[in-house]
Amino acid sequence: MSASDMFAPPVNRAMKVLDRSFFQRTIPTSAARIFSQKDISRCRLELEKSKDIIGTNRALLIRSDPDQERAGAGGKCVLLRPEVIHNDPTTWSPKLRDLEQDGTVGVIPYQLHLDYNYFSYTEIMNAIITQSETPEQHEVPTGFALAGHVAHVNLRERYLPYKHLIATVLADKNPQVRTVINKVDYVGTENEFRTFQYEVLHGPDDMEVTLKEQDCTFAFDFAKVYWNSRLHTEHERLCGIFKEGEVVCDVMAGIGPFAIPAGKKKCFVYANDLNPESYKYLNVAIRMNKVGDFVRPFNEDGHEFIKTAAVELLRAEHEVAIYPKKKTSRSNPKARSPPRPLKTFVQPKIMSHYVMNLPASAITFLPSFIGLYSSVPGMPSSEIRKLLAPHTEQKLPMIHVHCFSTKSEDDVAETKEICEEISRQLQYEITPDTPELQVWDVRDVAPKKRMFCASFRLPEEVAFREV
Ligand SMILES: C[S@@+](CC[C@H](N)C(=O)[O-])C[C@H]1O[C@@H](n2cnc3c(N)ncnc32)[C@H](O)[C@@H]1O
Repeated sequence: MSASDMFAPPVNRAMKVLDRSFFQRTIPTSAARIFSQKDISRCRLELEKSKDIIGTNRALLIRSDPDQERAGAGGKCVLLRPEVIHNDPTTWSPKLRDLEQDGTVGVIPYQLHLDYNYFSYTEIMNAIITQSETPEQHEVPTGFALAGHVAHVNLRERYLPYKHLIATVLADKNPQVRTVINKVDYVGTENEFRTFQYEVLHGPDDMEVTLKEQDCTFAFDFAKVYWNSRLHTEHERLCGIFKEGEVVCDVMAGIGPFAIPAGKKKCFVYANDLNPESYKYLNVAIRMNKVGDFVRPFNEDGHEFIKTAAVELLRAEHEVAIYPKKKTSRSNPKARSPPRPLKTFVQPKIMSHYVMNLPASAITFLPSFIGLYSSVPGMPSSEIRKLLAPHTEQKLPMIHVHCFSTKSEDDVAETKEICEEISRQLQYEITPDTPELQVWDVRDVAPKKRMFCASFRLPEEVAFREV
C-alpha cells in the first residue's frame, strides 16, 4: 500500500446517506517517545529536518504517550513515518539513531487513528462516488459559490444521486456554510432579473444572507435578487477605475456591488435596477453603508434610464460637504460652533462612467446613447458642449458594457466580434484600434463561454447625433 493510499479513507460505493462513523482508519506507525518535556520542540524540529516525522500536516504531530501511566505524568511522543519500524534501526535516519543512543527518545509502535474529521471533502467524495470512465469527468464536484452562509452548487446530472450527501459533507467541511442549494435548470426559468430556481440540499431554507465585499456590507434575500460572489474581482476592478467626485451611472446595479463601494469612495452614483427587490435591497445597502449622500437609487428600465439619468444630472444641483469627525467638549465652548467642512464635493453635470452588467443583453441597450445630448428639452446642444472638453476638463462618459462571447487563447477574434456588435448597435465604427477601447476578459462562465467587459468612450458623434 502506498503512503497516500494509507492516509485515504476506506471506500464505500454503496453509501447514499452519509454515515460519518464509517470513515475510520488505523495506521500502524511508530513514534519517538520523548523522555524529558524540555526536549519536545527540539526533537520535533530535528526529526522534521531528518524527515522521520509523519508526512501529514493534518494530524496532530505531538501526542500523549500511548502508555497510560506516562501520559498521566505528561509524557509526549512525536509521530514518525510508517516506514520507520520501531524495532528495526536500519529504517531510522542517523539523527533518530543519535537521539535514541543518547537517551533523548525511545522508538515505540504507535496506532494512529484517523476519523471523519481528519479526511477532506475531496477524499470523502472520492471514497463514495464511482469514478467516471471519461477522464475529464473524473473529478468529484468541488466548486461552489458562497453568498454569506449559503453555498450554491451546480451539479451535473451524474452527481444528482449523491446530491444530499455532497451537500452535507460540503457543509461539514466548510464551517461558514449553513445552507447548500442546487440550481434547478428548468428550461425557460432564466428570467430578466437573473434569479434562479433552486432546491435546498442541506440546512434550513434561509436565503436571507449578509456578506461583505470591498469593505461594504450587503444584506439581501438570495432567492429574490441577483448576486454572484465570483464577480468580486470585476467589481473591484471597475471601482478602482472610478475617481473621487466623478459621477457613475450603474444601469443594472443589482443590490449595488459597484454602486455602494463607488459611493464609499465618494463618487456620485446613479444606481438603477428594474427588479423591485433589487431596488429594495439597494436601499438597504445604502443605509447600512451610510452612502446616502452619494448614491441615489432608481427602479426603472435601463433603456430609458440611460437617457433620463443623463438629463436629470444636467439639471441637478448637488454637493456634499465632508466634515471632520465630531468631538464634543464641554470645557471648550468653541467646539460647539459649526465646524468648517474638510472638503466639498460638487456633483458634475456629466456622467464619467456608465456601467452595464447584464452580459446576455447589455450591448442591445447601446442605442439609448444615440442622441443622448442632442435633444435635451430646454437645453441646446451648444450649451451642453460648453460643459465638455475642450471648454472644460470633463470628457464624455466611458461606457463599460458586459457581454458574453466565445473563448480563445488570445481573445483577438472575440475583441473584433464585440467591436463589430458595438458598432452595429451605435451605427458608428468602433474597432480594436479605437483609442481608449479595452476588451477585458472577466471570467470563464462555461467550457466555451467567456464574460467580457468592453470599455470605450462615448463618441461625440453618437452623443450629439440628431435623431
Ligand atoms: C447580472 S445582474 C448584475 C447586477 C450587479 N450589477 C452585479 O454586478 O451583481 C443584472 C441585473 O440587471 C437587472 N436588469 C435586468 N433587466 C434590466 C433592465 N431592463 N433595466 C435595468 N435593470 C435590469 C437585473 O434585475 C439584475 O439585477
